[in-house]
Amino acid sequence: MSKPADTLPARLSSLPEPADEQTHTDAEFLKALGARVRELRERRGMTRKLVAREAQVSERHLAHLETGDGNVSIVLLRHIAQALGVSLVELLTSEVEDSVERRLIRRFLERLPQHRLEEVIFRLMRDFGHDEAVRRKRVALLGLRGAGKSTLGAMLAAELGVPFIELDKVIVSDTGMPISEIFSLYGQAGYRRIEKQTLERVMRDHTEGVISVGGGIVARPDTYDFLLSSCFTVWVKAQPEEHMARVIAQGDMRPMAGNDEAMEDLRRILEAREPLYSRADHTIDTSGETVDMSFSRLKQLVTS
Ligand SMILES: Nc1ncnc2c1ncn2[C@@H]1O[C@H](COP(=O)(O)OP(=O)(O)O)[C@@H](O)[C@H]1O
Ligand SMILES: O=C(O)C1=C[C@@H](OP(=O)(O)O)[C@@H](O)[C@H](O)C1
Ligand SMILES: [Mg+2]
Repeated sequence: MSKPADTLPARLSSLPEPADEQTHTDAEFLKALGARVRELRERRGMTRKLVAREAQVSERHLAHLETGDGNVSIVLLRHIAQALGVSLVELLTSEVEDSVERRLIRRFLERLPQHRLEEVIFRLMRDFGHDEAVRRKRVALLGLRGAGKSTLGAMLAAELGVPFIELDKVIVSDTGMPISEIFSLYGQAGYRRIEKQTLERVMRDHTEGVISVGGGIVARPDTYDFLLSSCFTVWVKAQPEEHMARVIAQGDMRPMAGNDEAMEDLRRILEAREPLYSRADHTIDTSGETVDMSFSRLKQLVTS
């Protein structure tokens, strides 16, 4: 049998009835939601009229929502979130629950134009995706054929006492096919797919090492971003004429030799890839240098 209210201790009798309490919290929630919608709208410099039009709600309805007087449907709320360029979750999460840092980061990102976001992702992945110390334990050499990746990479790995991994050799051994056959069977896209999977596995298996990757790895942004964020990367560079001379000197007469246009093609490829290769942590230009000279510079770069 329950006690009459007037016999309850004062502390308990002053508490609101559960139903009243619920109404109160609901009202608070709607008020906070309204304030958040308004704040986001104002931060974007959008008028109520504009948001209402884009979200396909009446201006009156939106005004009610903003003052905490309207209980909007979830579907309309989704439209409003879209008009404001945020997710439903973001709309529902009160910023008060966020740290100052998160709030600042979010505001900073909101102001950045869409085309800069890719660069932000890359930088975040590179600088924070892996512990910087861990990343520096894996050195990746990239650049066009004949740059000296295999030559310098083997020397560096021996010097550091870590494994030397040539990504194309791993692919050949995994597939049991020479590179040329993989290209002719699966095309460039197929090769790049295998290359991506192989790189991911190599990264899982090796926390340290020197890795030499094929010049064309930059063709797939996701693979390249992954490489940049997982390794300390060095672009091994040379003049187009030297690339050509070295490859021919190795006896490899494939695509470049015996063709008047080959030199021109090589220049074009190098030029087109320059902005991509430049994203590496460092560049060493080996033009006009002996192997030993380039190696001592590479060693200094990696060990300093
Ligand atoms: N400064 C230099 N640095 C690296 N390699 C050089 C240099 N000068 C000449 N070479 C020669 O160039 C060739 C580079 O070939 P390789 O290491 O197979 O390049 P990649 O693996 O980048 O295709 C080697 O034969 C090497 O001896
Ligand atoms: O551009 C590429 O992806 C490739 C370059 C070559 O490597 P090197 O640059 O070591 O010669 C070799 O791995 C393969 O033909 C794929
Ligand atoms: Mg090589």
